[in-house]
Amino acid sequence: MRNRPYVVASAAVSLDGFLDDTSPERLLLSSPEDFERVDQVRAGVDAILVGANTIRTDNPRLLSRSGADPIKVTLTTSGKLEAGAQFFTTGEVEKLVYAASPVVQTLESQLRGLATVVDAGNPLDLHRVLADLADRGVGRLMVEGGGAVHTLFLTTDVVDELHLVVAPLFVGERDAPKFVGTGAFPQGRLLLAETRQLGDVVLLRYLMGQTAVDYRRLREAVALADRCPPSSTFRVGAVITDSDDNVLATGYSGEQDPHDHAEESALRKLGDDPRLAGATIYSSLEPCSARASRPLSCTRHILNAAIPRIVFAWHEPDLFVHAQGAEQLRAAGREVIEIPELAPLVQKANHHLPGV
Ligand SMILES: NC(=O)C1=CN([C@@H]2O[C@H](COP(=O)(O)OP(=O)(O)OC[C@H]3O[C@@H](n4cnc5c(N)ncnc54)[C@H](OP(=O)(O)O)[C@@H]3O)[C@@H](O)[C@H]2O)C=CC1
Ligand SMILES: Nc1c(N[C@@H]2O[C@H](COP(=O)(O)O)[C@@H](O)[C@H]2O)[nH]c(=O)[nH]c1=O
Repeated sequence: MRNRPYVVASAAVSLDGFLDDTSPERLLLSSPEDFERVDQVRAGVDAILVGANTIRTDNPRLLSRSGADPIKVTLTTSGKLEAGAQFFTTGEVEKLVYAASPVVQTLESQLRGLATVVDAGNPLDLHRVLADLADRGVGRLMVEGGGAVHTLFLTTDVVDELHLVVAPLFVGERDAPKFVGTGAFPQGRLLLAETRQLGDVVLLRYLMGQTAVDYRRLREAVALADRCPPSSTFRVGAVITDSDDNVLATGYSGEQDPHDHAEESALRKLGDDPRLAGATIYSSLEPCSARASRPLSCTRHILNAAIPRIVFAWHEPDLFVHAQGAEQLRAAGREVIEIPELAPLVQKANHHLPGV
């Protein structure tokens, strides 16, 4: 199980790929509608991170009007941070400064009462920073830049979602900060999950790494539910993959018998295959935790099969029983990932159920 937050990297860029111009004022690339969206994303995360240079150049507040303010986080190697910066002086939230070891002591005395300074190693180790944030309870982290920090996160391959907003203007200055510099970025094409026009800018929302793999496979599981024979219960699809994302088995509700659940059907095809020890099961619906027609729930089947990862889209609503599948799997130490943005598709496949 990974010991880091879910990372959303967010940036607004000009048509020629710049984050700002060289003038002292911050360049507003987002439209008012997009600033509103950014504010909502901020409200939905536990912490927001910018590089120390963004604090020095923009003096941002990093608060949210839409909800609770996230914890503020920054990274510094030089230790050049002013105690008077709005990063420290605004908002009642915790402020965390991850600093390279040599500057920790000095920063601690400069920022006493304003921020917690954390030793991030020498050189600063991003994995250490992310593990520490996870230990502090940060489940979702928004990274708002600037370019050096985006380059660091992307080349360390720790970004789950990239929100890139393209503004309809050119900057054209050689010394202006670019979205990213050079480096060993993750290879291959990202998964384009959404495009949205917001006033005169366009949001491109990409998924990356394991998050993209999970989204793709879960979409396949959701589509498998179309094969279910007509029924008065849930129509569900499931896909099981090995640790290299090869499909081991698929299943859907009612596949061989009207009482078959999707996960049960897929698992039956594998017996006690040793590859299950590194497998992921994708199910359009949360695995069931209680059954009337069979002795074992799908949660129990998954626990018995020792599958370590479970990814699903829609929490089972309390139509038939009080569902506790995700809870039980987590309590047993399994990694359970929910991708609720695919839930509407699952609900559509289950319109025949009362109240759905
Ligand atoms: N359009 C947009 O969406 C946004 C635009 N911006 C713009 O970006 C510009 C700032 O970007 P940029 O100059 O790239 O700076 P960053 O904000 O990315 O900060 C970089 C700083 O982070 C610290 N750091 C510590 N460790 C590392 C590491 N391993 N790799 C990289 N950085 C590390 C260093 O601080 P130190 O120097 O203290 O050691 C470094 O100078 C500003 O002009 C701002 O307006 C910023 C955010 C969003
Ligand atoms: N210019 C720019 C962004 N800049 C980001 O917003 C920060 C300012 O935050 P605050 O002071 O809280 O409003 C700034 O430091 C930088 O991280 N963001 C965007 O989505 N679009 C934009 O066009």
